[in-house]
Amino acid sequence: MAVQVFPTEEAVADALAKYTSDLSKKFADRRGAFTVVLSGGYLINSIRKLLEPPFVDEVDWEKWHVFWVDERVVPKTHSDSNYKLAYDGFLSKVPIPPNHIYAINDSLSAEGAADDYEDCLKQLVKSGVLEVSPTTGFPRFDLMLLGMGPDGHLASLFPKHHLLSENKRWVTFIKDSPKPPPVRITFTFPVINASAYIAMVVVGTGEVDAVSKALGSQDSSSDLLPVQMVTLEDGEFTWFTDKEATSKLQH
Ligand SMILES: O=C1O[C@H](COP(=O)(O)O)[C@@H](O)[C@H](O)[C@H]1O
Repeated sequence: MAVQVFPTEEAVADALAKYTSDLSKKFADRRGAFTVVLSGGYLINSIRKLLEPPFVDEVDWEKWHVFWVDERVVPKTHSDSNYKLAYDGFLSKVPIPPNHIYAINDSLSAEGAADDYEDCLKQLVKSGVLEVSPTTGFPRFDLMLLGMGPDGHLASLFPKHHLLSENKRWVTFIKDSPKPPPVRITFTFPVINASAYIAMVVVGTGEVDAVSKALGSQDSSSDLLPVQMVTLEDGEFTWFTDKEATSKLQH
């Protein structure tokens, strides 16, 4: 695990744009596709520099395939929708082919939407867009761009929730999310852990306690925050943080 601490949020956004652009080139050159997973929340603001030169002109947007690590089971037009957040703030401003943007089917129940999203991933494995982990058989995304909540949750995997131990499904659902809205679908840990690269982006003062616990303490396994339960099989996990977010850490 690597931890990068930048002086400001602006510097985090600059570094994240370069990191994402470099990985986009690497995967587009290597296999003609770049599979990118987004979260909701502040993350979408953190990737804003990709919309500016030089990145907006250098990135081969046609090669991007975009997914969500979690989604709220609401219409795509709803203000709680992670798709809407990403579309309004980012996706509508870059030429990613619309059929490479894999949004939840918002006409289904939570159970149906999770099944449907998992089926969609399985089709993409068959067609070669999505790779799979040779050791576990779970889908292996090229890059996950993730945020963390103040309670240490990532995706819709919340502290002490039974979904933390889901180890068969690729995509599952939750109906009692402690953070509203309660009904969501989410990738499971085996999918997150199969990733090639994860950028965990945490800036500002909202998550200082969780950052301090995640990066500064040596908890027993029963006390781990969800973010501490990420154990990549064969990948790189990098924290992109600023001074504010790490202000409670002893250096
Ligand atoms: O509910 C969610 O929260 C997390 C963290 O969001 P933030 O607002 O604290 O940045 C987000 O990563 C997840 O996708 C979202 O559904």
